[in-house]
Amino acid sequence: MTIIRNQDDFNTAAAKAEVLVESLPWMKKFRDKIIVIKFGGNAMVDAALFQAFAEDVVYLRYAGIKPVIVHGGGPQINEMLGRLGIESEFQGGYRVTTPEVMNVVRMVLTGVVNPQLVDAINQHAPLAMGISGEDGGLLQAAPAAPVMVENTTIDLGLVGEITRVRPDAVHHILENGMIPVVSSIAPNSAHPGQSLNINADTAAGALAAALGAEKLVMLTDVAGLYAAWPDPASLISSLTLSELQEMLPSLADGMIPKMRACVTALSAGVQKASIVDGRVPHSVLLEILTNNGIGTEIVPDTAAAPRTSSIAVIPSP
Ligand SMILES: Nc1ncnc2c1ncn2[C@@H]1O[C@H](COP(=O)(O)OP(=O)(O)O)[C@@H](O)[C@H]1O
Ligand SMILES: CC(=O)N[C@@H](CCC(=O)OP(=O)(O)O)C(=O)O
Repeated sequence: MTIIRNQDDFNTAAAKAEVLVESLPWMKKFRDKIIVIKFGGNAMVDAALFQAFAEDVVYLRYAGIKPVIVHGGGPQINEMLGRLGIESEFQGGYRVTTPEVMNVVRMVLTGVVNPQLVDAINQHAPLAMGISGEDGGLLQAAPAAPVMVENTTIDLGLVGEITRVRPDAVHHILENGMIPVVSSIAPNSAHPGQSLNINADTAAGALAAALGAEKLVMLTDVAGLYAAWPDPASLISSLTLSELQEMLPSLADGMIPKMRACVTALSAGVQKASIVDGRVPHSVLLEILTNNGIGTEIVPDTAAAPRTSSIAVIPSP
């Protein structure tokens, strides 16, 4: 049987080929490079977006890139706390974490969200390996400093700031051709047996810095960083590390840990951080493998900016 194709079929085929060819230089640029991707926002609670994210990650891996996933889970933690009748609040972008809340955060991030994401990726190929910041000494933390909100000092309880990263476990997973999927819990180095709640953006920034990642991509539930949030006309497409550092004191809510994480990563030499709209299906592929990318990009001030980091990277024992 012979099927005669019409002009529309040829036009569609040409458009598809154009997209594939557009990805070529980006595949070359990022081949064998580590890209840390923070999975969060709407993409975590919408089943179709969740699946699309898993497809993107597998695609990147087959394109020869080394994705490292750090996931959030704020909405899932909220839901579980609600079901258990436990109150919790956010201050300055961080969840005030009592010991009771900490148990739920750890249970939900490491016990529920992490295996769900591993499973979504592994439905395509058995590539994902779940790991907590507590595994293999990956993360170490100290209690975070109190935050100032409207001139009031607020103690965050069991929230941690990362003090040290031992990236061996992640490197081992990558060396085996697999995809590390990291949950953001860390042991308190000053208090053995106690775990700390690390904002997932903070964990992603510290990991990108310690791994010497080429790029940090942060999915969220807005189109990017707005200069005058929530004015839609103030969406920023590109800004430098210094410009971001100047903006930091004016930021609010969840953008505070996100942008601090970008500063951590870029200060340590990561060449680009991108904030992308996780409501857009396949936003990760669009950001990494197309010419224009999407969302807000943060770039170093100059190509030769000095590298600084307050987080120690621990070599193999
Ligand atoms: N300048 C800003 N630009 C964009 N979003 C902002 C800004 N300031 C505050 N926000 C808020 O930050 C939120 C993103 O942070 P968060 O909810 O923690 O995201 P995620 O769950 O993706 O980690 C946005 O939904 C928005 O409400
Ligand atoms: C200290 C702190 O705020 N921890 C976060 C950890 C999860 C997270 O960061 O999730 P998202 O990325 O989905 O917001 C929390 O308890 O919600």
